[in-house]
Amino acid sequence: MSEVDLSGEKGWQPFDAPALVGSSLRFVSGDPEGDRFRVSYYRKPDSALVARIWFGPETEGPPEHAHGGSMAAVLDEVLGLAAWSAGYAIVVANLNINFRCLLPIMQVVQVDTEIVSVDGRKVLVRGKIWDGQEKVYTEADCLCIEIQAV
Ligand SMILES: CCCCC/C=C\C/C=C\C/C=C\C/C=C\CCCC(=O)SCCNC(=O)CCNC(=O)[C@H](O)C(C)(C)COP(=O)(O)OP(=O)(O)OC[C@H]1O[C@@H](n2cnc3c(N)ncnc32)[C@H](O)[C@@H]1OP(=O)(O)O
Repeated sequence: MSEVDLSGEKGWQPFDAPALVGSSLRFVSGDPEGDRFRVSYYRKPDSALVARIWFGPETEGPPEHAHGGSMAAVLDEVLGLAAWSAGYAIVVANLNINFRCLLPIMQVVQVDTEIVSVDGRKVLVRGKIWDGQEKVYTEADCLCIEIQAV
């Protein structure tokens, strides 16, 4: 597979978000040279977690477009890690996704995240997969619940 450019914007800091959880977290980010997903994580100047993600040929659902489950997996990981990056040790309890447009595979897209609220153990994270310009493919609200350290 040809080189994939996952570089970030000026002012973004590369950030190894999966390392917050540990080596178990491989489903989305565990095969950086593979044909499924390739991911790079960054923190924006306001510290929000952002990811650049390439959906490879193995994520195909509709011809030449990403399987909805592959987008759900990406949102589960990135929005969950947004909470971890903000200091909350969580699991995802509810992930509510709206698929807005078919997402072409074999291109790099962006996942933006925002911590919307924290209420006791409940951390609500909102995010979207988009082209980084204007086109939104998928939006999601992710309810995370803080767990005890294991
Ligand atoms: C540097 C060292 C790091 C070491 C790390 C070590 C370990 C890491 C461990 C785990 C890492 C996990 C994930 C990593 C992060 C991202 C990766 C991707 C994310 C995932 O892939 S992660 C897998 C999928 N995930 C699950 O497999 C969850 C299965 N599930 C459960 O494990 C329980 O279900 C749990 C814990 C969620 C809650 O159980 P619980 O008994 O602790 O708490 P309880 O039920 O009392 O809920 C408390 C309050 O949340 C409200 N609430 C709960 N669930 C709700 C729902 N669905 N909708 C609306 N409200 C809900 C209640 O209504 C109540 O609200 P209120 O307080 O207001 O009454």
